[in-house]
Amino acid sequence: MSVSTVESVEKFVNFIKSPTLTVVHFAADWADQCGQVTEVLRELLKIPEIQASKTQFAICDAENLSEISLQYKVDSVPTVILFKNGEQVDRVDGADAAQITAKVKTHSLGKAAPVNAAPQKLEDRLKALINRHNVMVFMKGSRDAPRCGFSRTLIQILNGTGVSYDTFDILTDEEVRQGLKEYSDWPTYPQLYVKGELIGGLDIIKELQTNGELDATLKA
Ligand SMILES: N[C@@H](CCC(=O)N[C@@H](CS)C(=O)NCC(=O)O)C(=O)O
Repeated sequence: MSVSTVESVEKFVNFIKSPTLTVVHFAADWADQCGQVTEVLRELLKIPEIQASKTQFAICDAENLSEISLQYKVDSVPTVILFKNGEQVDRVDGADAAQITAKVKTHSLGKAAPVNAAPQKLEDRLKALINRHNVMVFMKGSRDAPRCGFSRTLIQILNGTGVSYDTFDILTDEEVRQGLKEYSDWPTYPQLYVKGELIGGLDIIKELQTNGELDATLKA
C-alpha cells in the first residue's frame, strides 16, 4: 500500500466512494509543511491494524483540483479530509500531526467514531489561513481585482517589493471577515501577516515603507 495521487475529479469521486476510510491530503508543492504531513500518512500506513482496515490514502494537489478544494472549503494547505461512503467524516486543517494521527486511527479502527464530526473550529481555520503563506494578505477582492482602494494600494506596494505573497478575499467569507477582526483585534481590511504575525493594515505598511523597513519586515 502506498500514498497515491489523485489527478482528476473523476478519480477523486471514485476514490472517496469507498465504505472504508479514505484519507485525502490536500497539498501544494511549495508548502514545506505538506511534506511533513505526507510523512505522517506514510507512517500511519505502516501500522498493521490500519492496513487491515483497508484505509486508503491519497494526495490531491489543492491548486490543480481547485474545483474539489472549493467544494470542501480547503483554503489552506496542508488540509487532511477523511471520507467514508463519499461523505466527509472529519478533517484537520494545518500540519497537526497529533490530530491527524488520532483522527485517522479513530475512524479507520472504528473506535468511537462520532456520528457527526464536530464542526471545524473557526479559530483553527483562521490559524491555518494566516499561515497559508509566509506573507499573507486578507483583503477585499483579489490581487488582480481589488475591490477597495485600501486593498488596491496595499497590493501595489507589495508588487513593488517583488516579494511572493498570497491573498484571501474576505468578501467571499463573512465568517472569516468578522472572525479575523476579533481574533487579531484589528477592525479593518486589508490585514497583512508575516509568518502568522499580524503586521497591520495599509497605514502601517505605508509607514514601514517610508521608514525603509518594509523589505526587512516582509522577509523576516
Ligand atoms: N486605515 C485603514 C484603512 C482600511 C479601512 O478603513 N478598511 C475598512 C473599509 S475597506 C474596513 O475594512 N472595514 C471593515 C469591513 O469592511 O469589514 C488601514 O490602514 O488599513
